[in-house]
Amino acid sequence: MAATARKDPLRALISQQRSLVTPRQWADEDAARTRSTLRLLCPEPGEGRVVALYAARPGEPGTALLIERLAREGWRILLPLLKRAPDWAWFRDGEPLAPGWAGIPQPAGPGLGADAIALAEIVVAPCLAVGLDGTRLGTGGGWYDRVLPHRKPGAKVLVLARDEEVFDTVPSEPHDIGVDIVVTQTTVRNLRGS
Ligand SMILES: Nc1nc2c(c(=O)[nH]1)N(C=O)[C@@H](CNc1ccc(C(=O)N[C@@H](CCC(=O)O)C(=O)O)cc1)CN2
Ligand SMILES: Nc1ncnc2c1ncn2[C@@H]1O[C@H](COP(=O)(O)OP(=O)(O)OP(=O)(O)O)[C@@H](O)[C@H]1O
Repeated sequence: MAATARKDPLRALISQQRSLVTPRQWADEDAARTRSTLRLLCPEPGEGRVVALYAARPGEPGTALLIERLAREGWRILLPLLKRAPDWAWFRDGEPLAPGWAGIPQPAGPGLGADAIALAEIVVAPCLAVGLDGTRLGTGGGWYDRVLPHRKPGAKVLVLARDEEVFDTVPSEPHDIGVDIVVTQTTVRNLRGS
């Protein structure tokens, strides 16, 4: 079966698994992933450094705590702005994110353009599943496939996932962009020799 046809059943399986995770379990796992990600990103002060994150909605590996802690460490945080074309806006501390399209929390803007991702030294992307060979299965809009080519040369792509969502490989197509680091609730893995 073609990779594109194999993606949807895996998306459905992971969504089903995620729907069974209790709020308590999400909170524990999110705290663990946040700790590991902060350890990776914050050996030095973050002042002025830029990270592109996603604003998680309920039922995805959470980022609220990570956003709060990185902002406190002085990082500047880019978040997706969901408009007709992919866009980014700065997270502004103290300014609440408002649920937008598909319930995804969004910053108020202004939009900085799709290529603002080039300001980031690391991109934390959402995924439904990830392969240890660097393959990534997203929600299916192709949003990150469109923006990741604009990232700074050498900028790492990190995904937050649940242990159950890590496989040897996941179905991928030529446009899919590889992952460098996988953070789950129990492990941090550097892939692709990075
Ligand atoms: N929190 C978060 N932000 C993100 C993503 C994401 O997966 N999660 N994206 C990752 O690329 C981009 C947005 N792409 C998305 C693509 C599809 C759906 C989605 O849930 N689609 C539903 C239909 C929703 C509706 O029409 O209201 C679906 O396919 O069932 C969500 C986000 C950028 N920001
Ligand atoms: N660079 C691109 N430009 C235009 N369309 C693209 C690009 N990359 C992917 N697409 C299209 O987007 C659709 C979804 O792709 P795919 O299934 O790989 O999404 P995904 O990686 O799971 O989602 P996301 O990147 O949003 O997390 C496909 O129809 C694909 O052809």
